[in-house]
Amino acid sequence: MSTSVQEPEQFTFRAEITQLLHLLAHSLYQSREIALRELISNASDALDKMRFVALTNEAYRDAAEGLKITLEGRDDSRDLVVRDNGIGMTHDELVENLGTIARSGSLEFLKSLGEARDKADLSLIGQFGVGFYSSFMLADHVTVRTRSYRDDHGWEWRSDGTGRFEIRPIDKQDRGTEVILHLKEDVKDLTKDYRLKGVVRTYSRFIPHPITIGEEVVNDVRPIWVEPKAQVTNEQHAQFYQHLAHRADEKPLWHLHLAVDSPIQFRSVLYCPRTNLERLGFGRTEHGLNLLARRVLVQSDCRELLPDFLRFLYGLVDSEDLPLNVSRETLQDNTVIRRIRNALVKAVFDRLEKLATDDPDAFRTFGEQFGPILKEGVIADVEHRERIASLLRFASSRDESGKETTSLKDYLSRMQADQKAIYYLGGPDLSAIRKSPNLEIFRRRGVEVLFLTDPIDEFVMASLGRFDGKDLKSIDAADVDLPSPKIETPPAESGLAGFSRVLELFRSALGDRVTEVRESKRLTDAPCCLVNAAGGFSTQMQRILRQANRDFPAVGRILEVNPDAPLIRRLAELSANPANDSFISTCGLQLWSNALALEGSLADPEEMVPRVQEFMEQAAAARSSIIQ
Ligand SMILES: Nc1ncnc2c1ncn2[C@@H]1O[C@H](COP(=O)(O)OP(=O)(O)OP(=O)(O)O)[C@@H](O)[C@H]1O
Repeated sequence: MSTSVQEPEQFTFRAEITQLLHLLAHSLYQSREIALRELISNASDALDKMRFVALTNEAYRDAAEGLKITLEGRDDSRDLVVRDNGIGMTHDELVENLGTIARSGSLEFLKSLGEARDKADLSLIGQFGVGFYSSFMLADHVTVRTRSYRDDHGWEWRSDGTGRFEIRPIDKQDRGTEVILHLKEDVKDLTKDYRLKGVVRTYSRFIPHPITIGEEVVNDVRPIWVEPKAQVTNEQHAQFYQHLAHRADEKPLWHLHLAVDSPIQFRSVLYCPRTNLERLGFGRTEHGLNLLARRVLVQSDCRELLPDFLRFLYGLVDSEDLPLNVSRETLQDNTVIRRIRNALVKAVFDRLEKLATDDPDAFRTFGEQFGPILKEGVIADVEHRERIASLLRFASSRDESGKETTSLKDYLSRMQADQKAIYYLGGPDLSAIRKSPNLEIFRRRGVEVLFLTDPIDEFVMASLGRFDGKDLKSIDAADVDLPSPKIETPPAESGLAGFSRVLELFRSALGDRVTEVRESKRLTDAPCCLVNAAGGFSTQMQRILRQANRDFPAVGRILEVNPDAPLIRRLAELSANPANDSFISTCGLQLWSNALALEGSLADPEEMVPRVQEFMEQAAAARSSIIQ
């Protein structure tokens, strides 16, 4: 059948794709040849899919042989061809895949580039499922000639990347796809074999199918995960990681190479990136691991292989114990997958614990980047909660500058013999936490308190509840169980004449602003502090909940008053004369405002301004006798 005489059909790209193409076409990004990596990677995927069809469908059995990618530069026409004999595309697949299907990825990519688009790092493009379009960084127009393994003729797609593309039927003898880039003048040397070899060596060395240039196979087809661990160099791992993660020039932060024989046989390589894209506002990481059965890719982006809190890892799993025809549905309750997943999780935990001791700098970077995802894990993943928690690091009163952090295990090892709980205090930042009067008694008695500055930490502690058999307790809780004193403090002079009168006056002045006013057993210097009812939310948790929902109801607090503080002693003396009642009551109100201000939760500061003014006037009046 001769099909080439037909009029081509005209199509318009989706709006976000047109936008993306415009950006790519004008990009001055230095490593524009990464576009070739994307095309080679697409060709490799098409070969994987073909091999899978061949191995699972008798009718296509022969197609498993001779799968390859060919790169061909044509000097005279300035064309560069990336050819594969993979699965190919039908008419509808071509229209959808290369132009009309919605790609949330391209929008996300554009958003992630923000304002500074001209100087943007475009090397991340592959992660957004918009790899093919990067061709327009190199080419002023692109032709795709393809024939699906299910069709008896082919289709040609053409575009100059300015908003429209056209498709027409063509005669094409062989199965597969040919992407022809008509190169821009300034990259025309990419038609040269030596340049192409350089690109393959840099970006596509680990493609598991032969890549030929002329007669020569230029890549390293032998899969590294089946090699003995000791024989694979860090450099090889770095290159394989770059291939999997589409991250040019980046070395993984750490890697894991596993060979497991029982109860399930599998091999795996896992890589941890150096940066967490989720923290940069790129949306939730959705990639998974590649799942292979006897070296054949059965599923890319398989999310069942790792729990959610390890979703940032790249890698693959290759097992002899899996059938080729394992489908997405059966993966979910597949025992083999479950066992592999358990083994992977355990190996990752072991690896991270080793990293913490062997390479503290790398472990710190890991915590900074992926700590937030692990913390989500403590909250959501009951099964792994405690083991994840043991990887977290917190600032603590042991080094109040916050430079040296501690794990929960190390905290436990330093705990005093009779200490009942692991203590923590949350706050907006370290300096606010350090000022809290609640810390006084802990400092004085040498009991370590964890300082939590990340809002999610409060949820982490609440979800965890206990660690290694010890309760986790916020020290601003009314019922916090203080360890017995190391240094004998003089018995509180609770019997102090007038102290109970002061409490009484405070109580009536504060009304329902607090649920209780009582003597404090925890304060040594400050006159008072606020604590939370037993079993209630910590102060920091209340602040977070209020930020999330302004209607969050006010929680009753308890004002604790220190009978030993000089100011309180003086007020107790003054209380002997009822003429001082009003002054003492105003002091009560002001002390309450001060306590709120110290913890950063004073809702209406204007309420206390007239009071402070009045105090200043009284103080000024009292000084009038010393004018001379
Ligand atoms: N050589 C090819 N053979 C068959 N199908 C292809 C080929 N190249 C692209 N496609 C199809 O076009 C789709 C879009 O390709 P594109 O590179 O834009 O994104 P992707 O491959 O899905 O994502 P990523 O680039 O992140 O891997 C592919 O998913 C695939 O279905």
